[in-house]
Amino acid sequence: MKSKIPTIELRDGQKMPLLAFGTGTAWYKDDGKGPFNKELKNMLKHALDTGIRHIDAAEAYGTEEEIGVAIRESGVDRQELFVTTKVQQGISDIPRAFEESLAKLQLDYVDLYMIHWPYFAEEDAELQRAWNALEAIYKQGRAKAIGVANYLRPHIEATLKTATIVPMVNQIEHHPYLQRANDYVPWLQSQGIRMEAFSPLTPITEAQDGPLSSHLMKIAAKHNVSTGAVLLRWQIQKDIVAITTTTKKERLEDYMKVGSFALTAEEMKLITEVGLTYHYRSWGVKRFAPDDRT
Ligand SMILES: NC(=O)c1ccc[n+]([C@@H]2O[C@H](COP(=O)([O-])OP(=O)(O)OC[C@H]3O[C@@H](n4cnc5c(N)ncnc54)[C@H](O)[C@@H]3O)[C@@H](O)[C@H]2O)c1
Ligand SMILES: OCCc1c[nH]c2ccccc12
Repeated sequence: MKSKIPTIELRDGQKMPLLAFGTGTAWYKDDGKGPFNKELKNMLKHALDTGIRHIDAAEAYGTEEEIGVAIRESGVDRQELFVTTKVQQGISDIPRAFEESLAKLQLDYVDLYMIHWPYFAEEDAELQRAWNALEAIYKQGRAKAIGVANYLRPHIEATLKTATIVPMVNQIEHHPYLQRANDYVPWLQSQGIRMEAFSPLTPITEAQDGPLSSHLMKIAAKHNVSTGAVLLRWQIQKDIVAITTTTKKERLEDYMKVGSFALTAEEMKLITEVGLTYHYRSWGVKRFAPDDRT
């Protein structure tokens, strides 16, 4: 039986699946350009077959065309899908970048459109102008939700000064070894901004020598799942979307188990507390962030 992935509601009631298949790391093309990747298209079709309904894309990854073909060939109903893409290279002409993304995706709307990165802006007015362009797309109904990625609190606060719509989602690196500055996650929640976690598996990939390793193995053995599934489930139980990826079909089936087990309150607390004793960041914005944990 296929496991069902839980969803959370965005501010306007739209349902967002709490597990997403990413097409950045492991798949992106240099400069967002390169030949059609049949392996990615086949993997996406397999992911859709396995029950994945949330796909994370970006103009910068150069993977939108493969996603479009995979969706079409899969036969999955568009309404069942949650497709995200992001603007980066096209930031100075967002309406045009958006049209190009939609054309590559072969879609007439996306579920979530995001600004990929705030560091294009030299002054607040540039963040505000970009957000204003996303609001226009949302108001036309061509993006069902709009959000940001890699934004720190000051970027959001600058955006909010002129916004008529508060960003619905912020996609940031988040895992037990990067739980962000103390007040950041509660502040996002207080604004009604949903969180998406990228690089959720860092404690078993780049930071596998950290203090959680033995705990994760014990918890995984108890639930008869992998340590990766435990880390994804930890996010989901915090109402945070876990964006992961793989090039291996068998891993995907394992990730899908997040829909069929639950961590106990003690296990959640243990992962959180042991995680807080160690710090690791995969995607350095160190040169921009005053504190590496922000
Ligand atoms: N917005 C951003 O700036 C940003 C940045 C990074 C990633 N992302 C998005 O998030 C997605 C996922 O990012 P990620 O790849 O960092 O996430 P992740 O932490 O889930 O890592 C996934 C990688 O871990 C590997 N893996 C899984 N289980 C493993 C195991 N047991 N041992 C060793 N390796 C294992 C997988 O094969 C895969 O390559 C990207 O594809 C992209 O869509 C966004
Ligand atoms: O989303 C991951 C960070 C990122 C921003 N721009 C990119 C281009 C290619 C690969 C990753 C990225």
